[in-house]
Amino acid sequence: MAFRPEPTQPTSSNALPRTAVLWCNLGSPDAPTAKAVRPYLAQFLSDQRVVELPAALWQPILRGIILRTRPAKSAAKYASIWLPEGSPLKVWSARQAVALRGLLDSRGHAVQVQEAMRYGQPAIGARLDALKAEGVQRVLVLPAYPQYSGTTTASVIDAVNDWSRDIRRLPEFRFVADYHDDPGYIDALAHSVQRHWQANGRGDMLLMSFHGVPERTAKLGDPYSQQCMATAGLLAQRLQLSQSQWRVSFQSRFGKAKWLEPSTEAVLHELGGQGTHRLDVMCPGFTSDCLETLEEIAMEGRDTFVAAGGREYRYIPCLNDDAEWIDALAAIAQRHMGGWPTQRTAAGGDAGAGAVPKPEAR
Ligand SMILES: C=CC1=C(C)c2cc3[nH]c(cc4nc(cc5[nH]c(cc1n2)c(C)c5CCC(=O)O)C(CCC(=O)O)=C4C)c(C)c3C=C
Ligand SMILES: [Fe+2]
Ligand SMILES: [Fe+2]
Repeated sequence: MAFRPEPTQPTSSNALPRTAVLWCNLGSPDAPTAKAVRPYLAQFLSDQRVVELPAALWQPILRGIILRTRPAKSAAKYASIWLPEGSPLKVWSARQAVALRGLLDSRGHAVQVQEAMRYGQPAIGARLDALKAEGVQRVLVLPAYPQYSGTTTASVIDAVNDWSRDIRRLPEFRFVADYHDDPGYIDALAHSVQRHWQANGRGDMLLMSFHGVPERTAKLGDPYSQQCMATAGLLAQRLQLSQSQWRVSFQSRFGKAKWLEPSTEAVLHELGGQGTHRLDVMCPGFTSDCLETLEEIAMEGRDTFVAAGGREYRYIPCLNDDAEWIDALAAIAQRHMGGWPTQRTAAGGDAGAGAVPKPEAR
C-alpha cells in the first residue's frame, strides 16, 4: 500500500476557506443515452449497499441480463425529463450548493460548498481531491437524503472512506446521518404544500411517496422506513391533516424481491378506483426533482391514477432551491460545523486559515 504524496499546501491563499461542505447526492448518467446509462447503472448496481447479494451470484445477473436491457429503457425515461443543462438531479444539486454557500457567506461563514455524486460525475473522490489541493482541512459530508438508509447514506460514507484509504494527511471529517425530523425541513415541506393549495385549491388527499427499499433491508434493521413514516407524520401534523386526508407509499421498486409496501402504484390505482377527485402527490424524501419524481411520479403516476378512474392529479415539486429549504439546510450545516473556525476574516479567508490573525487578537 502506497499513500499518495501530500500536495504542496497553498501558502498565500488565505482567501480560500479551509472548511468545506460536501453536498452528496445519488448521481445521474452523463447523458440520456443507453451508452451513458450503462456505466452509471453498472457502478450503481454493483454497490453492495444497494444490492445486498453475494457478488458471485449478482454480477452474472447484472452483466448478463440487466445491463443488456435496462440502459435503453432507462435512457428513454431520462430523455423525457432531461434539461438543456443536464440531468435535473445534478442541475438542482449544483444550484443548491451555490445557494447554500451564498447563505452561509451572508451569515459570515467562509465555507466552500460543493455538490458531489455517489455514482457518476462529479464523483465524491474527485471533489475531495480538489478540496484537499486547495488546502481544505475540515469537511462536513452532508448527504442529500433526509432519511437515513444503509443503501444511500452509508454508501456516501463508504465513498469518503474509499477516498481516505490512500491519503496520508486526512482532513477532519464530520458526517450528517439524517435530518428526517428537522423542524426547518418539515416547515419548508409544509409551506410548499400550502403554496400549492393557495395556487390550485386544496386536494381531497395528500399522498407522500418515498423511494422504496427491499423489505429485507428494513427487517435487517435499516431505520429508513421508520424515518419516512416519522417525516410523513410530522408533515401531516404540521398541515393539520386528519388520518383520512393523507397516505404514505413507496415507489421505484426494482427486481423480484418484496419491497416496502404499500407501493405507490397500488395506492394510485386504489385511489383512482375510489374516484378520488383531486389528489395531491409529493415526494418528501427527494430533496431535488429527478428521474424518480419527474418521470415515475409526475408522468407515470398520473397515467396510473387517471386510468383507474381518478380525476385531477397534482404533483407538488420537490424542495429544489426553495429559499426556506436552503435556510433549513444552512441551519443543519451550521449545527454540525459547531466549533469549527468558519468565521470570515478581514482578509476574506476563514479564522482557521492560520496565517492571518483573528481581528480580535490583533
Ligand atoms: C436496486 C435497488 C435500489 C435501491 C435499494 C435504491 C434505493 C434508493 N434510491 C434512492 C434515490 C434515487 N434512486 C434513483 C434512481 C434509481 N434507483 C435505482 C435502484 C435502487 N435504488 C435505480 C436502478 C435507479 C436508476 C434509474 C433506473 O434505471 O430506474 C434516483 C434518481 C437518479 C437520477 O438520475 O435522477 C434517486 C434520487 C433512495 C433515496 C433510495 C433509498 C432510500
Ligand atoms: Fe434508487
Ligand atoms: Fe424509477
